[in-house]
Amino acid sequence: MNIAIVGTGYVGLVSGACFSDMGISVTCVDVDERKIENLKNGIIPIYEPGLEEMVHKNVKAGRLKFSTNLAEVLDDVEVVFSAVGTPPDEDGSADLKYVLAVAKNIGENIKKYTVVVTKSTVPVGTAKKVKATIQAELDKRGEQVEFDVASNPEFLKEGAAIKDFMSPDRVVVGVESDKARRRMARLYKPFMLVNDRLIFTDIPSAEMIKYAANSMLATRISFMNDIANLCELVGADVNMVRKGIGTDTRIGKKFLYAGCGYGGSCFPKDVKALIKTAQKVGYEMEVLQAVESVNEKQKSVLFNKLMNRFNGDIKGKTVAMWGLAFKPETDDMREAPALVLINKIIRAGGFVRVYDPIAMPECQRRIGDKVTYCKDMYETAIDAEALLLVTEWKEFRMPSYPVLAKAMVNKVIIDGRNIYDAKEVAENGFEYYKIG
Ligand SMILES: NC(=O)c1ccc[n+]([C@@H]2O[C@H](COP(=O)([O-])OP(=O)(O)OC[C@H]3O[C@@H](n4cnc5c(N)ncnc54)[C@H](O)[C@@H]3O)[C@@H](O)[C@H]2O)c1
Ligand SMILES: O=c1ccn([C@@H]2O[C@H](COP(=O)(O)OP(=O)(O)O[C@H]3O[C@H](CO)[C@@H](O)[C@H](O)[C@H]3O)[C@@H](O)[C@H]2O)c(=O)[nH]1
Repeated sequence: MNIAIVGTGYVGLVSGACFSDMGISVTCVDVDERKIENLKNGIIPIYEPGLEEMVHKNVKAGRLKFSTNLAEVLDDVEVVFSAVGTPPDEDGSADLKYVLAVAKNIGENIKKYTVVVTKSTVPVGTAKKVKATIQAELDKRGEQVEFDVASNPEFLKEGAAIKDFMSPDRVVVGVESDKARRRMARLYKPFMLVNDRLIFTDIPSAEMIKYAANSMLATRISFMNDIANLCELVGADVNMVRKGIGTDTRIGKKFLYAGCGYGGSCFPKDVKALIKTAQKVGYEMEVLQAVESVNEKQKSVLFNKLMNRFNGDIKGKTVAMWGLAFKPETDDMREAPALVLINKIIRAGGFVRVYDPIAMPECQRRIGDKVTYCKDMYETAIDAEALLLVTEWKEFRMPSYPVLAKAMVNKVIIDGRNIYDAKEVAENGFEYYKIG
């Protein structure tokens, strides 16, 4: 089968690599000419474990191609995925301008039956708008071409994107015709050989499933952050509480980690967008409003702990920071808690020395030289009065305490992801503060 994927962001590129790895012929299309030129030259714009190798392998095999011209590609494909960005509008709603621009382009150019699938995260009702946009262009052309729209939200996590795509918990496809359903079932067949996890729904339900899933996960995190903050006040330990509740199979162990707030390109934006969707139809998502406000507060928790430790004054003090990306195994800093923290420390008169294995160039692109970028984790500790752990990269898990102790002015560790053993840190002569 031949398919096109429009948008070569995280989702477009990972989908393109994985579909082509399953023997499907894929053309990835983007309006960004430099990105496409780079991809043609083997340069991958994002860091994602395993992605570069997979792209190179499938390009070499002739199954994965790149183009800036969707019109040229359309004649040869049976399915077109739209995986362009859906950033938040000023009011938090999803901005559909890229999705509808793709629909317009398709309407201007399709000549034969095609299934047009939205993979981007879009509010309920978007497929209808996509359909109307394509139809309006066909009407302008005065031509009749049969097409179907479908919704196939993507559930991959950054840092584990290839594994998530290749062995998904489920694939959700919203369709409104049998013909589209059969075509999508054929496309996903190679992924379903071991376990059939293809769920067909109507289109509005598929669109809602994506927001409901992300909102549920964000809710678990904010709930645990709330519990963590309460644990501190009443003398309980959130790590023990997590284990105690996570072993209840009705609750489950995943996504119960308290920390310094959720970030990334999805949870913050999708929670906001679902709240907006509800408001537009006169409904208040009260739980999600609380989820969002707990998360906003949580992004300041490390800063508050730092200020408390230094009696409200960090003027002129140097702080070491480990981790910048919103989570490990990615260079993505969209909505990263580290950005909030850096700004607060600088505003309070402190200096920040940072290290992240991958995300430092991205951080520099965003905030320039407001902080000192260090060549390794120990260099950040030089003259530091406190060390803040913000992103739980594996290489931070077993630090050499003697090396840290020698470099730091004060032996203070504030752990935003609860990765250290309090006893071990104390035995090494450090003061230790964690979340909850
Ligand atoms: N990042 C993730 O982990 C993830 C996971 C699941 C779902 N999603 C959703 O998938 C969608 C895409 O996310 P992303 O992070 O990959 O996006 P992104 O913003 O990183 O990339 C979008 C790409 O689309 C391109 N584009 C914009 N308009 C175009 C057009 N008219 N024609 C061709 N290309 C165009 C841009 O140049 C860009 O390269 C969003 O709706 C997001 O919410 C993201
Ligand atoms: O127990 C946890 C789990 C995660 N996080 C934080 O939550 C954020 C998001 O993490 P994660 O979900 O692993 O990363 P994303 O790549 O943003 O993936 C989410 O968003 C994607 C885009 O919609 C979806 O496809 C995925 O299913 C969904 O997990 C990060 O800041 C994590 O540090 C916690 O604080 N505690």
